[in-house]
Amino acid sequence: MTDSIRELTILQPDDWHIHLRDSIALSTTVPHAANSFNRVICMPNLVPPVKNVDDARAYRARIMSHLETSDLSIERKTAFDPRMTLYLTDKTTAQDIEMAAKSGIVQAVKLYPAGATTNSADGVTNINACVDVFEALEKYDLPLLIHGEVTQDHIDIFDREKRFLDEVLAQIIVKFPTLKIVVEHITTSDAADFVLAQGNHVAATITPQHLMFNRNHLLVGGIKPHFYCLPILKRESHQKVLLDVATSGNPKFFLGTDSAPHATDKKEAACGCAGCYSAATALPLYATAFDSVGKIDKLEGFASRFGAQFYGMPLNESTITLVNTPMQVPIAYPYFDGSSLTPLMAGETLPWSLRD
Ligand SMILES: NC(=O)N[C@@H](CC(=O)O)C(=O)O
Ligand SMILES: [Zn+2]
Ligand SMILES: [Zn+2]
Repeated sequence: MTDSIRELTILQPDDWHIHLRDSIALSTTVPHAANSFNRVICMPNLVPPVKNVDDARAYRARIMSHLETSDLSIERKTAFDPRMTLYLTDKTTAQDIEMAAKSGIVQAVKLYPAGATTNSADGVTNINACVDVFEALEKYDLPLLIHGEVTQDHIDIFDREKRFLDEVLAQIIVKFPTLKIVVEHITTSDAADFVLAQGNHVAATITPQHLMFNRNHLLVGGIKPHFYCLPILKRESHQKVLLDVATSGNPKFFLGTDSAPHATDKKEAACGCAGCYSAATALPLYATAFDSVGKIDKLEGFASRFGAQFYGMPLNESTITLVNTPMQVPIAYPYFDGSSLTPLMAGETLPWSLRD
């Protein structure tokens, strides 16, 4: 690729980690996601969570009804395919997993250590008690998606990911050697190394914010709540390694935006919510990150091939074109009940945009 290249056409991307939320929020999040992505893996941390096949089926129907009433083109409406996940709790049984695997609607199961992140209160309190569930996942070849952070009060927030990998995930992998695992939204060089050291059944998603920013962006010159997400942004050396692995062409690392909407007033607060909203601008964000290290040619693998390969799905056939024409990220989107939704990099200019 040279500087003269002004356009990049790639296979239509998929988002392997997104929060669309529920009810009226879907009228904002679904069109944003469906404008860029075909398959999206919908996180189950609703209140109450998506715990079984019936919940998943009903949630998917709500998403689809907001797709139908959106202004998207018929092509985008037809192509958008939300894939469901189940939220593991202390009560999930091997039978729930068997039903999920046979349902044809559940693509994966999500492990939130209780208390680790937004809406994780119903998550797993004792991972050692999940043996039957992990066995069933392995048996039915259903991937386990993990928010990989320990939650003990005394463990420093910047160490929580590494401690989880070393103390919890390493053991799960030894006990369940063929279980497909995605370490979601990795934030450290330790996580990148960990994933690289495992077999091909262990992969990771990486968000735009963890490729573009580090904790200085969050904390220097005043606290910036719209950079606050979990796992929290780490130091710059970690950011650099994440950018290295994302742009390396290694299929273990693929796109998962972790787009996680919270109304602006819930983030700009004394106790602000964790999550960055990127659904509408994810591809220009990733293109900017990849281009910053001269690796825009590696975007297609990361965004459109490796995730599908990991999940055993066909590649998309349609394409999308990015142009290096600057765009301004909106200051905010209207959200529900008169609230607003502030996206990642609100009001800033990105060098890449989507061609209409
Ligand atoms: N990433 C976040 O900071 N927040 C996510 C939850 C999650 O993915 O951990 C959310 O649902 O808001
Ligand atoms: Zn998470
Ligand atoms: Zn998430």
